[in-house]
Amino acid sequence: MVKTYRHESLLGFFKGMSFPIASIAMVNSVLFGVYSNTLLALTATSHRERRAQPPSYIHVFIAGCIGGFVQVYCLAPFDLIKVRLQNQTEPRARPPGSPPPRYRGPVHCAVSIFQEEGPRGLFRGAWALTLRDTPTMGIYFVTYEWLCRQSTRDGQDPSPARVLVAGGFAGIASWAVATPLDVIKSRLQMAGLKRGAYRGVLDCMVSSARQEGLGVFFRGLTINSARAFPVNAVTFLSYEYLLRSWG
Ligand SMILES: CN(C)C(=N)NCCC[C@H](N)C(=O)O
Repeated sequence: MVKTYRHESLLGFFKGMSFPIASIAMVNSVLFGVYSNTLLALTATSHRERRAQPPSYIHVFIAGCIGGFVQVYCLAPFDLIKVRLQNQTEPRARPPGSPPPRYRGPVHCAVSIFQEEGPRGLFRGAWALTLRDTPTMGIYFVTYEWLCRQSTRDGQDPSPARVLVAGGFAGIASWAVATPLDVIKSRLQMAGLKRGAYRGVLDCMVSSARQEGLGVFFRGLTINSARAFPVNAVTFLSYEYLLRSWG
């Protein structure tokens, strides 16, 4: 934090934010929409009846995995642009005559990737993202359901405070599982800039572990978990509230 502030001022913390904001609504509605509808298809119980007749954890897991798999293809280009912009450090005052930043903003970044790396370039790292998000989303929804059921009497809706706590811990559990593949995904996304850096997911895993040790797979876990609690608490509270008011 201190380094980012010194080097890039407060603005450094908000780098690459416009694209995640534009994409988060779409990505989350695909995720929660696919999850709810898959659960509906698997269990034939509507959301209203779901507390009285709770779905099995295996059904929750399968629906979460399918939701995670489908949302990857909406998330991939936005996530790539976020990673590229976040990794581009810009000093507070650029010395005169120094070259301009490679990407001038998210749209310029998207157009440059398209031109330099082709349309498939926009999906760089999508395979690692699929491996990261498919099982992770299953674990995410199972953790949430389990915590809600543990803390609420059978057949009753969890209170808003319980939804917040269960959502927050579901976020942390999912990041604990996802962080190793998150590290690999980000490295592959950046690797588009230096061609031929890695031959694929496995090669990236092996060479990262060889060069930096196994600790590399947990880089960013603390900060991701600190972020995940409030973000996912609010996400689940909104989801439950909207389903109850519209359902
Ligand atoms: C890759 N991971 C950890 C997950 N997909 N976890 C589920 C929570 C996602 C949520 N939008 C977040 O950003 O925390």
